[in-house]
Formats: sequence, structure tokens, C-alpha cells
Amino acid sequence: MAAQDLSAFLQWAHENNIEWDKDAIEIREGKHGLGVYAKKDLDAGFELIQVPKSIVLSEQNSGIANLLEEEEIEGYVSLTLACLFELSLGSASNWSAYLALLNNRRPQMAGDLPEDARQLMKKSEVYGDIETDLKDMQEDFDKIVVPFLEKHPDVFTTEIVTKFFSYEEFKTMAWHVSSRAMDVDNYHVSALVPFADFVNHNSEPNSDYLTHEDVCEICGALSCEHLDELDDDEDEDEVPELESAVAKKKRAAAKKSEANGDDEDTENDDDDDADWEDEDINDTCDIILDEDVKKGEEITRHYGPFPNKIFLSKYGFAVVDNPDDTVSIQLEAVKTAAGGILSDSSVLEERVQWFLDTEDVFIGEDDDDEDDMEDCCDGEHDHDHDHDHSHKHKKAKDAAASEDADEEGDDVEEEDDDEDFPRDIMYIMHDGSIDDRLLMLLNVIFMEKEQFAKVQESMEVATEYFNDIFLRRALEEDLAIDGAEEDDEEEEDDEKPEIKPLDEAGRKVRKSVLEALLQVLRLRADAFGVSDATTAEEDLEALNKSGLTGLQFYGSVCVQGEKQILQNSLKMHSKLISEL
Ligand SMILES: C[S@@+](CC[C@H](N)C(=O)[O-])C[C@H]1O[C@@H](n2cnc3c(N)ncnc32)[C@H](O)[C@@H]1O
Repeated sequence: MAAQDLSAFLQWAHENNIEWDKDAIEIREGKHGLGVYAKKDLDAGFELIQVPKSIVLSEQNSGIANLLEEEEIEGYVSLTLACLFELSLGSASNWSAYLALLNNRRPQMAGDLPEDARQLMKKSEVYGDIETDLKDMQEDFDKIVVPFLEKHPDVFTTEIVTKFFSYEEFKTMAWHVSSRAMDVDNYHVSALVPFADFVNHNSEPNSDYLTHEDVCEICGALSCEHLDELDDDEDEDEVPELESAVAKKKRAAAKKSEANGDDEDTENDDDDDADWEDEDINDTCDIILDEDVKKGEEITRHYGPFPNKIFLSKYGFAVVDNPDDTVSIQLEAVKTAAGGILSDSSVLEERVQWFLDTEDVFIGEDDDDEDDMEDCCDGEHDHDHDHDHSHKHKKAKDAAASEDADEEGDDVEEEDDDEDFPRDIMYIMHDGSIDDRLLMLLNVIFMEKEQFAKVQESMEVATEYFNDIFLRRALEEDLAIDGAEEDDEEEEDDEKPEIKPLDEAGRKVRKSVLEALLQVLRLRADAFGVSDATTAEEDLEALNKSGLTGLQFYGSVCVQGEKQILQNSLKMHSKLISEL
């Protein structure tokens, strides 16, 4: 690469009003390719990078925005075509220096490995994702890209198509898009944000990516006549994105002022929101320091709470001991395991169907941290989104309240979102606990006949029943944590809610649930060839000594991580069953 590519890019960035303090940070080669590094000690709250939205490389900003809109091409295909078009313009493109820098650095993606190297990942779910992504990409190319190019021969001449729009070029650019695109706002949607996109991921990041998402969908402005018209029609009280951007800016500024030794009472400045609304919301995508950093340290941010299979297929790396990692469980495996335990197997289909038809009523609001996953999947990545950020540790929602809300139309958006997740997949979380859906389903399958009749009859009874199950699980987890922290003298004496001890019938249901779960875990382990010959910890030690690097290392991290989850879960649930 050319150091010249980088300096040409920096010159271009400067000319296009991307703002950064040249004495404070630099882009340079590091252990994860290019990255952003501090050139001197910097304080939390420091505004590192500001990228005007006018220079993000989005479908809307590209020279073929009108064509892409006319043909209703969306998502990653549209952004990839926009980028390829700009690349084909060469120096005539507004982004030529940026694209030249990317073009000389092929992204390291698992789909690029030869099939025999990909086989290494076959013991992980990521293998299926990668194969599906490759198949989908070929299909998108054949069914969307080729007809689009053929329809506009004046723009995409034979020469241009041959040089810039072959399947290989499309695939490479799609990987740039997958690993770099960031959520910008509801006009640009997902885009390449030059400079900000050189910040690498870290599980404990020192910076944050901020953007004001709530702009006019028609013209991208912060305020305009379209928005005024909309405002007239809509309730005045909904401006969630604005508030979160303001809150984040305030937090960053508070840190900055703390760092500067200002004594102002930053806790009590909520009344000042009005001061922030107009002056401090820029039409830029910003990277702001969350922590103090020392000279030479890398600036990092969190890409989102992804399981490793998403990290690998979207970004080409995976995280050791990733707290957001999950193992998927297929509904079929649950049915197989439960069918072997139920004395009356005829109830199985009925109970499963009832659960699938009714579950939405009981699943509570999303966890708050959902909002913080700024570029989680970006709405761009075209595989199944088969990780579920939001179905863990919920409270069953008040069915009656939810029915009211539905009548008023409040939940329309949430319902649409819920339709998006695959109903036949459930999850084991990183610590070995199971997600709410699996916990509920197993209890529905094994609950006594009379109990099932009551639950079917009354949503209130059902809500109470599921809340009791969630509460028991929360207490079990607390006990596990308390056990681990026994020696911690400063442990807080939180008051724990009381729950009734299980009666004989309850214990019987619980035993069947745990037996089925252990069976499900073994089925999942067998399906992926997970061996018990070594522990996951031993596998990690061996992996660290293996000398594997790059994608082969990260693929093995996925395999090891999934084994660790299964091992944790088998251990946890074997202990629970032994204590019954
Ligand atoms: C948005 S780009 C960041 C800039 C990139 N390093 C470059 O050279 O252009 C994301 C890519 O950086 C690399 N990367 C970022 N964080 C990483 C990490 N924690 N571990 C390994 N690779 C990482 C991966 O190749 C990923 O696809």
C-alpha cells in the first residue's frame, strides 16, 4: 500500500471538511490493519472525528441515487452498486481517494477462503452463515445486479461492466460494505463514513460513534418543510433519537468538563436540554472519546453486541470469550428431546403450536441496550439475523395492558419487528443460560394438563405463570453469582423477592424441563461434532499455541466459543437437576 494512498486520502479528507486534530490522532497500520491512534494524551469527551454527512458514501449521495431509487434497489446491494459506480468514475468521483485506499486493501472475509479452509469452521454455526451469504450474494448478483446493469447500458457500458461490475468485483465491494458500513440516519440509512470507519472494534472501547438519526427521510435535513408538515400530523411527544443523541453529547461534554476540572454540577443539568437541541446537533457523524487515552493507544469503538458467527461473517474476525456469543437451538431438536420424555406425545404438537401462536403476547419490551446497538447488522447484512438480542431475561408483559396498546395501534412497529426473527430458532447464551423463548416453550410442553387448560383460558394466569418462571431463573442466576462472590466482603445485601418452593407437581415439570434441555444440548453438540475428549478451556489453550492466524484463527475461535457455551450450559443445568 501505499503510504501515498493514505496520505492522498488524508489530503482528500481535509479538503472535504472531515475534521480531526492532526496533532491528536493519526491513522496508521496496527495489529488489525489500519487503525486510529492517539498521538498525545487525550481526555474523555474529546471530539476525535467529525465527518459531514454530505461526504458519507451512501446510496443517496452517489451519482446513481436516482437509478437505484427508480429500480427500488435497497440494502447492501444498493450501497455496493453505489460504491462500484463511484469506483468506476475514477478520479471524477467525489470519493476517488477514499475508494483508491480501500481498493488496494482487499477485506479479509471468510467467504474468500477456499472451501477446504472453510471446512475448519464446519463445527461452528458460522459455516452455514458463510455458505448462505455466498449463495445469497450470487443470487442477488444474478437477479438484481445483472438486470439493473442491462437496463441502463448508457451508464453501464460493456467496458465499464467488464472492468468494475463482474461478480468478483461485486463480492469484494460487498465485503467492504459489510465490514465498514455504519448507520447514519433515516435518510442515508447505512453508508461508508470515511475516516470514522478506520476505528477498529474492541470489547472495552474508549470511544463512541454518535450520529443524529432523526432527520427528514425525504431530503435528509434536520429541519425542513417536509418535517414541518409531518409534525402537524403527528403527536408532538416523539423525538427519541434526538434525545439520545443529545444525552450522549451531554455525557461526553460532562466527562470533558470533569476532566478539565470544571466544578459545574453536571448531574443537574437536565433542564438545559433546550440549549442543546439546535446548537449542538451537527449534520455530522462523530467519534467522541469516552475514556481518557494515553499517547500511542489505539482508539476503538464497539461494533455491536454480536455473537461470533455474525462478527465473522460480517467483519471477518471473532472475539475470544465473547459475552454476546450464543448457540442456536432448532425447534426440531426441542421437539425430538421433549417427545422422548413425554408420556403422552400427542400433546407435543398442540403445545408447541399454542406457544408459537401466543408467545408475542407474553414477550416483554426489549431490553434498553437494544437502542445502543447503533450499527447492529445495519439492516444491511443479508443473512438471517438469527441472533436475538432481546429475548433474554424479560418479564412476561402484562397481557391485558398489551391488548389495550394493540387496540390503540401503539405496538404496530414492535409487531412488525417481531415478525422478523425466525420462530424456529432459540438460543443458549454465553453463560449457558437459555433464552426466554426456550424456557417458556419447555414449560408449556411439560406443564400439567390442568395447568395448560388454565393458561390457555386466562392470559392473566399465563402471565403470572411465566413471570414466576423468569423470577426463579433470575434467582438461580443470582445464587450462582453470589456463590462465586462468596468472599467478596463488599457484597451488597440486596433484598431478594420471595418465591414459593416448588410443590411436587412443579418439581416434576421442572425435572422434565431440565432433562429435555440436557438432551437438547447433547443433540446440538452431536450435530456439530463437538467432542468431550477435551474441555473448551483446553481447546482455547491449544488454539492459542496453534500458530493459526487471521481467518483460520477466528474461525477456530467460533468453534471453541460454541463449545464453551454448550459446556457451560450442560454444567449449569446438570447441577440444577441434581439439586431438585
Ligand atoms: C471498519 S474496518 C476498520 C478499519 C480496518 N482495520 C482497515 O484497515 O480499514 C473493520 C475491519 O477491521 C478489522 N478489525 C476491526 N476490529 C478488529 C478486531 N478487534 N480484531 C480483528 N480485526 C478487526 C476487520 O478486518 C474488520 O472487518
